[in-house]
Amino acid sequence: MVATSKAELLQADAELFCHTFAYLKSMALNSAVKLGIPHALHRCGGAASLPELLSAVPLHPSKRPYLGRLMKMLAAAGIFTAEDVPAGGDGARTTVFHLNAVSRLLVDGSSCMSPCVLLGTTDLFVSASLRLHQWLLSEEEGATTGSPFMMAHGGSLYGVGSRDPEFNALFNGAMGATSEFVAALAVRECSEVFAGITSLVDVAGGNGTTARTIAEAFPGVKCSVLDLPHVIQGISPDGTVDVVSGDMMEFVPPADAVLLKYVLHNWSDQDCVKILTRCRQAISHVAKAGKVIIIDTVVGSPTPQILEGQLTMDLSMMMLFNGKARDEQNWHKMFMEAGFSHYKIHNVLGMRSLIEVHP
Ligand SMILES: C[S@@+](CC[C@H](N)C(=O)[O-])C[C@H]1O[C@@H](n2cnc3c(N)ncnc32)[C@H](O)[C@@H]1O
Ligand SMILES: COc1cc(-c2oc3cc(O)cc(O)c3c(=O)c2O)cc(OC)c1OC
Repeated sequence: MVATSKAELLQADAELFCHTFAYLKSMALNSAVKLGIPHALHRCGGAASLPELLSAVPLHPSKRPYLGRLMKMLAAAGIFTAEDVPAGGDGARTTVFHLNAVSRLLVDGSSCMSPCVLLGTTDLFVSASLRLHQWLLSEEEGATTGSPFMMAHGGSLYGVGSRDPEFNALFNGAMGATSEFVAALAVRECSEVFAGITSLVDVAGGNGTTARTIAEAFPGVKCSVLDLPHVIQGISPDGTVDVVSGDMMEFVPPADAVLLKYVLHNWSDQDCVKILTRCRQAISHVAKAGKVIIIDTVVGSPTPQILEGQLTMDLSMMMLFNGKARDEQNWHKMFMEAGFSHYKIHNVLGMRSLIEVHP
């Protein structure tokens, strides 16, 4: 047995304490977004002392003494940056809180990820995560026990979305927010992937944000979105993209290219092969010139932070859908089973990758 020094033991104790209460970090972030703290800092020019911040966020007067503690914890977690500065000439000091690279993502700009934070920390997801052990102990897999989410809520996430307009809006808004961020990156970093395409269908394309970004970046590409009726109903037509209401398991409209962004990680390997086969049929009229474009996780990135992000995505897919984030070997096997001949992975989107798949 390896001996643990006193210093290591105390370090481990502090680490375990932080892991145990890590959900408080998520909930403090949730509160900061709901209170509008990132936007308040932005309005103050990107940084504010506590008194300045207190005059910019709507706390109950009796709760003003608590804000500093929330901000210090979020700064320790790396979500804001705390700077200790002199306050007057008497040696007194005060803390100034700054937006940093992480919290700038929560402020409106070209994209704002605050809706993702609110979705990820919603009570429907948190209560589902508390069922993880129960799901792992259970043998049965059916309509109500297929994932921890199903166990907690008696139906699939998309079933709940079709019955609960508030959750539907939260989910589609958050997916739209990641789309603004990811689609803008994809068209910038992988523009060659879209060259020569005249039509593209975004399968399970949510509220159409990605398709609109592609249509605006490549006006020669006629873009359409396929999704379930309750999602398509929420799209206001603006003439940029066509919308199609339907079930991708049954039919995918023909196009030169089919996009599957953050779709396959919701599904089992068997369902993915079925979806990919439908997509291959949809591009078959252009023979070898057609392609399927996938934006999804390819687990196995070089940095520890990105790998942790990918593995967190994997666990969240297990919790929500009994889905998974796949490594290259998993992807390769599914592509071959769905009748494709080759593929190319572009690792230029951080936690995600863009994969071109060819018949
Ligand atoms: C994780 S979201 C991704 C949405 C979008 N591609 C994006 O990246 O923002 C998965 C989408 O699959 C859609 N979906 C689920 N089952 C579907 C089906 N059978 N046919 C079509 N769309 C489906 C959902 O409504 C949802 O919009
Ligand atoms: C919460 O459920 C999902 C979240 C995401 C998702 O969430 C993010 C949250 C962030 O704070 C920053 C991010 O960059 C992201 C994402 O990139 C991101 O994708 C995605 C999901 O499925 C695609 C979620 O599950 C439904």
